[in-house]
Amino acid sequence: MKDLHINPAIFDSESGEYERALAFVLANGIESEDRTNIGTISQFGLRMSFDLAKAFPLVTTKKLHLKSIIHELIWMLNGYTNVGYLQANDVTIWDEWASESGELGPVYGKQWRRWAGKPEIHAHEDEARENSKLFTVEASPIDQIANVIKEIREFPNSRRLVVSAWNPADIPAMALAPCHVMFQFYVRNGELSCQLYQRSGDMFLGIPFNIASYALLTHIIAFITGLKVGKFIHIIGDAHIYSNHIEQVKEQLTRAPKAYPQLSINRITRDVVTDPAQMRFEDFKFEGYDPHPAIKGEVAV
Ligand SMILES: Nc1nc(=O)c2c([nH]1)NC[C@@H]1CN(c3ccc(C(=O)N[C@@H](CCC(=O)O)C(=O)O)cc3)CN21
Ligand SMILES: O=c1ccn([C@H]2C[C@H](O)[C@@H](COP(=O)(O)O)O2)c(=O)[nH]1
Repeated sequence: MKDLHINPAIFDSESGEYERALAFVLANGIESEDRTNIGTISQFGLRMSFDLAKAFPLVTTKKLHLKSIIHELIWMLNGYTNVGYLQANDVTIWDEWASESGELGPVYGKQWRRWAGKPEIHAHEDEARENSKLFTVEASPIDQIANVIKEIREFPNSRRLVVSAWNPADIPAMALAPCHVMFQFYVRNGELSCQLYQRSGDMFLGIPFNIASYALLTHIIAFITGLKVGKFIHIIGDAHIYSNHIEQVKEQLTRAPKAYPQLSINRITRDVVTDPAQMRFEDFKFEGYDPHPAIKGEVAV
């Protein structure tokens, strides 16, 4: 691309990991048709790594709407799948996919907190004969978030600290198949790291949100389990830039990354919060976020 001017500071900036990935897709992306009919340029198999112990990876080359990111995460952690909570907090990022009643189907919140368990058949011998019902089928839901917290506490070296949103039986009922599909925690030296597998990533709009969201999730789980934060590693399958975001991306890449902000979680005592759903918007304090101005882009539906 002849007209490509990438700010050289991007290549050696500690806070330029996202911008390097963005520049890579811009320079090497393969033109592709896609489900939305917008068209993309795409690369497969991207990896970014962020050192959460140093700073909070909130992209600085355009201003991000932090409020949407924090509320979306609280919404998922509460197991919600209806945009009602988001709309009540002026967050509109899921509106395009919601039904008239605001439903999205069994998306992240449901899979994280209430994955449908394996049905168990119970025979009720005496009672059942009386009301002519011989069996009942019960499926207790699986709370993957509570389970992973318990596992981190009891077996921090476990290699099974995994949460999955990819539930093939439920995908047909979801408004959108999960994009951030599976994450795994890793504990060493009192530090909690997280690695995410994202099957599909909208590099301009979605990915800056996803990075911040998982960095925040790692902070929350570390806070609750009494650990420090380590790294966030982000793996993306189909990493794409939509054709109607190319100009915005070029503009963004002329900018020099600035230092990332710091996050502190304000709670008098950690013991108050035992479930991440109890975290409130006001608990998070970001200091030193001084981004370049926002850049608008249309979301592909
Ligand atoms: N094409 C596409 N890209 C996505 O990133 C995406 C989807 N679809 N569908 C589901 C969710 C919704 N997400 C979204 C949707 C919109 C914005 C967005 O418009 N962001 C603007 C404004 C943010 C705001 O109003 O809070 C931005 O400038 O970042 C971001 C993420 C992420 N996901
Ligand atoms: O958290 C999210 C959610 C969605 N996206 C993007 C990735 C794609 O551009 C679309 C989803 O379309 P599919 O055809 O289902 O892949 O949404 C994201 O980047 N982050």
